[in-house]
Amino acid sequence: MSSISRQSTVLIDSFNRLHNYLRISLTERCNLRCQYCMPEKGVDLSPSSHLLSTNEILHLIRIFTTYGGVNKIRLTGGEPTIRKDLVDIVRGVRSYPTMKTIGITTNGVLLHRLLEPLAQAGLNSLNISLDTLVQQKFEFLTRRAAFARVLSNIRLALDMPKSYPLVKINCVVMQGINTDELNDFVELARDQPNLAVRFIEYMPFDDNKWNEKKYFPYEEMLKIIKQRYNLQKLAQIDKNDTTKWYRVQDDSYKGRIGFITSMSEHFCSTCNRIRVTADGQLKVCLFDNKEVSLRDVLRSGASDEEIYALIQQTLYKKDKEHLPVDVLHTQANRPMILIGG
Ligand SMILES: Nc1nc2c(ncn2[C@@H]2O[C@H](COP(=O)(O)OP(=O)(O)OP(=O)(O)O)[C@@H](O)[C@H]2O)c(=O)[nH]1
Ligand SMILES: C[S@@+](CC[C@H](N)C(=O)[O-])C[C@H]1O[C@@H](n2cnc3c(N)ncnc32)[C@H](O)[C@@H]1O
Ligand code: SF4
Ligand code: SF4
Repeated sequence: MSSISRQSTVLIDSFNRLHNYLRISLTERCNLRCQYCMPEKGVDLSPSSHLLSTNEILHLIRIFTTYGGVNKIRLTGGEPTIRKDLVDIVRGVRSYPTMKTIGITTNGVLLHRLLEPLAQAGLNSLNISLDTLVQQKFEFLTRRAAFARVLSNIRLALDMPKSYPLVKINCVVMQGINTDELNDFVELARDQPNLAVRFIEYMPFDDNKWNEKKYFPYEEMLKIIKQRYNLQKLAQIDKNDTTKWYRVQDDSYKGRIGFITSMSEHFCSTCNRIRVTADGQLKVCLFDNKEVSLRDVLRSGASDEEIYALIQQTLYKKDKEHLPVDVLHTQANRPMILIGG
């Protein structure tokens, strides 16, 4: 601990990884029920008094930003667009001159009402989750009927390239569910220079039906896609990117594709991410179930300096990397919906 200075204006862990990217979950609720994220019956929700208020969220953001040098914030959930103060929170984040990226990760269902106000408030990164291009499969996977709406909202977002220069589609790939659609997803970005499709390895969390038979690794995805397309691996643009990027070598292909290989080739050595859950728990790693309540210290009247010192101390205990997948799926963690991705 002695190596951490209370005055430090960057968040560094014991492996010298700089943490400038904060992911905040705004809600435990969602208007979909994705099988890989939550059980059908839903999850036990925290009482509303345990959830962070708008002011508390903005207060924590101020501490992370002004003391810790955070310059990228992603708002997630649950489904962040169901939170009524989403636009106000984005505007609050944008008020920091040092803030570079403000993003949301969303299922897209409510975006038609929000794309314009969010852009005006300063949102500049939009990731939309979509795991299938087949309506019935969407309804099976999400247990809700919203397929047409999500597709039309993706189109609306793509028509706003000035506000959203690169829309990313997040597609969780599961053996026997959507492995037959990989090339259809590649085609989705053919005419769209501002669209990137990212294929995500299925990760195990509590109550999410993960098993080895459904897990479909990156190399297997590549094999399928390479049967149809010539792919060129792109140099990493951002050293902390979670994604391995490729372009399709075909002059008519405008978009790009990527792979988030959390399980088969993790990217923990360049991790710059720290998380706060909707109930105010600091989570230094997606797969670490040890948590510290920032909500409780905030409500105890602690000073910003004290809260920042607690964040530094907790981050310093972050592990080097997550456990191997065969161990990970036996460990207790929150369901993904209560973490936020
Ligand atoms: N293992 C691991 N997976 C992550 C991490 N951050 C994001 N992911 C996963 O990557 C997928 C996409 O996450 P997003 O919410 O779109 O965030 P992102 O990949 O950081 O987005 P960009 O800022 O656009 O790069 C989700 O399945 C996340 O759970 C991480 O730190 N570790
Ligand atoms: C938990 S969701 C929250 C934000 C929003 N509701 C959405 O779906 O985009 C964040 C991201 O985590 C991804 N995700 C959820 N469960 C996952 C799992 N088991 N493995 C990999 N990614 C997962 C989702 O596909 C989504 O892209
Ligand atoms: S992945 Fe997103 S949309 Fe699907 S249930 Fe989880 S929080 Fe909701
Ligand atoms: S698993 Fe943990 S350490 Fe690895 S990249 Fe994700 S959050 Fe970072």
